[in-house]
Amino acid sequence: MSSIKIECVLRENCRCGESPVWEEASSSLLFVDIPAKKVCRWDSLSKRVQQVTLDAPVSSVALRQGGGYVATVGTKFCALNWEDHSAVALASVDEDKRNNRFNDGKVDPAGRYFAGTMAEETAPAVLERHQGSLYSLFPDHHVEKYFDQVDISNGLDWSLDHKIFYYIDSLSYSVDAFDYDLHTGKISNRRSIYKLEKEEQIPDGMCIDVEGKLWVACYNGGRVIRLDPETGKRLQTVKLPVVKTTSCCFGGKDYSEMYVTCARDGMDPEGLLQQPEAGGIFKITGLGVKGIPPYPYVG
Ligand SMILES: O=C(O)[C@H](O)[C@@H](O)[C@H](O)[C@H](O)CO
Ligand SMILES: [Zn+2]
Repeated sequence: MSSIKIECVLRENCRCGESPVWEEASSSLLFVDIPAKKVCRWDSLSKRVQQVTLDAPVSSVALRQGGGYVATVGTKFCALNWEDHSAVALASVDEDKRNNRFNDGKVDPAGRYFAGTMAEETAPAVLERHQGSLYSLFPDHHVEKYFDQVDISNGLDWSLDHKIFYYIDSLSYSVDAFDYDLHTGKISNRRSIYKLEKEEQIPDGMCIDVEGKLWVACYNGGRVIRLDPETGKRLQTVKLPVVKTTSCCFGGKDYSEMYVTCARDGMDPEGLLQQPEAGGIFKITGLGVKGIPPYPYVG
């Protein structure tokens, strides 16, 4: 058995850290702090953090082919220039829903940027329900809408053969799967592959490993869980010293490390005293399984 080690590598005090993405070219971890409107880049070699502050909540970030990044900012898909800190809108969604914002997003294996929306929360997981939708930004910058009636659009990833799309609407307490057509970007045949147990709390961000198993960060559950999407069984639980774990990705050498983001918002003063690393970036080593590189947006 491998021995698992969990370490807070960056005490960033994120209000809501999210969307960890490994950038191999710079040995860095990108992530966002949604309500702080920040995109951060932590250099794992120098241990330094750079950040870009935007004018609206930024809920996800992704690599862009040819350099720079893309991010979901407010209800816009944006191109992000790290050098001059500018964000240029590529497309806008939910223009009739003034209280909405994007939430989690990720690029598919063909280079489309998928992201879903939600109503703004009045407190964590407290919001007007059924206001969100799932979208994707194609390489030519047109947007397709998949479905609406979403509560909190969250974790997403694709199977290793690109034939299944995995998706989490947090308040359904379910991890769902769809058949995926990589060629057209169409999804069909929604089904649940795992229902969270009570102590696992709220499913949030998610990533896949090289064995095709899913890792789901459990908000308020202080853990990541590893699921077998074929059997619907939970294979492993890894507990963290913070309760509001929001998302996870693989990174580091050969994608052998897992990085986990978490939140401080919604914690009371006592909780913050007990969990001073809340809002930091955690690194898990010794899992014995690797991840895959993130796909870049090709537009
Ligand atoms: O990070 C997200 O996905 C949401 O924006 C957060 O607000 C929380 O995770 C959510 O409250 C828990 O369901
Ligand atoms: Zn999330």
